[in-house]
Amino acid sequence: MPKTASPLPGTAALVDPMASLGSLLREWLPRQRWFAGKDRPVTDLRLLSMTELFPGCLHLLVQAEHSGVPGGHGGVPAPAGTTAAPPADCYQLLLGVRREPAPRPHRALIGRPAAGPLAGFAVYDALCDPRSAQLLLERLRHPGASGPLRFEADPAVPIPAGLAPRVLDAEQSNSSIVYGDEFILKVFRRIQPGVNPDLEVPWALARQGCRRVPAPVAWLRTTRPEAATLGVLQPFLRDAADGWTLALRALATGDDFTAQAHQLGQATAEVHLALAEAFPTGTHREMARTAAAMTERLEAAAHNVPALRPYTARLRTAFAALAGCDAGPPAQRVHGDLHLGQVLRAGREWFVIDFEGEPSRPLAERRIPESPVRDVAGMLRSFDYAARQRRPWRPEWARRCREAYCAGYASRAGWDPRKKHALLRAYETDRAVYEVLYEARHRPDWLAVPMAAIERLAVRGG
Ligand SMILES: Nc1ncnc2c1ncn2[C@@H]1O[C@H](COP(=O)(O)OP(=O)(O)O)[C@@H](O)[C@H]1O
Ligand SMILES: O=P(O)(O)O[C@H]1O[C@H](CO)[C@@H](O[C@H]2O[C@H](CO)[C@@H](O)[C@H](O)[C@H]2O)[C@H](O)[C@H]1O
Repeated sequence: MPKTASPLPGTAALVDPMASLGSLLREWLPRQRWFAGKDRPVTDLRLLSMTELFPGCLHLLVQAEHSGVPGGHGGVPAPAGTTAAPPADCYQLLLGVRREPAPRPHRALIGRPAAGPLAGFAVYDALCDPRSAQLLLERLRHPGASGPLRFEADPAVPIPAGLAPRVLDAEQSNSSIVYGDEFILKVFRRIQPGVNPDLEVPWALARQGCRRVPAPVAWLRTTRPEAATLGVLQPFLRDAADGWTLALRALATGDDFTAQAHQLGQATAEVHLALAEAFPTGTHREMARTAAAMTERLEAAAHNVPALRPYTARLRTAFAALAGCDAGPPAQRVHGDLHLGQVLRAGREWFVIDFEGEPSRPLAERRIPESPVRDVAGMLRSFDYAARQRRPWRPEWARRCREAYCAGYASRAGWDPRKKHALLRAYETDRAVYEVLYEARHRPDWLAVPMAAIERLAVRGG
């Protein structure tokens, strides 16, 4: 193992690292995009586990506690029939610790503790540091254990040594590092117990022969304090552009996007067919439970975002209609957070990534079979989002893309989402409610985008 530039206190000396790091991290964590508890001050950070990954790099799982408010779900109560919320949110941190020089890029610096065993050291986000990122890949190339951490890999896929790392600086729910344009490592930030769907689903789909989803190549997990997935390495799709970028480009140039939208509908249906093969499908009983969960989500969101309140009574009717309507295709495993940013176009093909589902939902809930209409609705909402990025907004552009997407979907799935009006309305409403909460919490400047949909869905019903 390479040596660091300056001597560090070994982990044995870090009997109470939070004495050094507690106040720094309490300031730094809420500023990170992936931090889920932005609307609730962090009152305490509890160390759940600490492992020295290599000299100068500490792996931490910390629990963020918020005064008086139960944690988990980003403040949204768990819907009926799902696993109860964990007591607080757990985050994964990889911290670099060195005396001098300060790390580059400078934005990686978290601070210099004033007291405790790390007083005077520079503490930084190790994922932004190329050297630490390289060492992390080395650990994945050589499966094994470090304390409670397990590094595992698909033996069939060789990972070359020495791939140069580059951190993605996209606004993300997690943190990703690209290695030599060959692989991409997603390091989950908010950790929930169990196998992360972003490992579970692509792995199962790869076994199914589905080529629309990059297959996991290596992964990192922990065994303590509870078993959980911490990161996944997968092939990097070179020269790929995400659907959001492509849609905005088409809107700016006035190019037609319906052919791409049609193919995207086909790709979505292909992934759904593979998911229905790879995972158990459900009965319509789950649909009734879904309707109840949607109503609860609406109420929780309205509690948090006052702008929703004038619409709640009318929005509820969309969910009530779901319970009695034609349930449509069987409930099945779905993507759960499908939007234009989750699809990549490489060559002339669409690929689907990020099967984590909506980050604020508990993992157990994200695994429950649901109508595939959930994903269709997510993508339809995304065309609306894109069309609203320009002024004057382009409802006709969104309408044509939505039509083309549904037609493409129908051509592969064998059923047409446009003919499931009540289902589509309920799922679009649920998605817009989620987006209102998401934007209020993460990007208040964007709140008007889903609020416009809320108004449309409440007043015109679709
Ligand atoms: N296999 C891949 N090939 C190329 N780029 C990828 C790949 N997976 C992810 N990306 C890029 O990384 C970004 C973030 O990935 P994503 O899985 O959506 O992370 P998050 O959950 O943090 O939002 C994507 O928008 C995409 O630009
Ligand atoms: O970070 P994730 O990609 O897992 O998803 C979260 O962030 C998305 C924004 O980056 C958010 O998507 C919303 O904004 C998109 C435009 O930026 C738009 O295309 C989507 O339709 C809209 O839902 C997503 O909801 C959230 O889970």
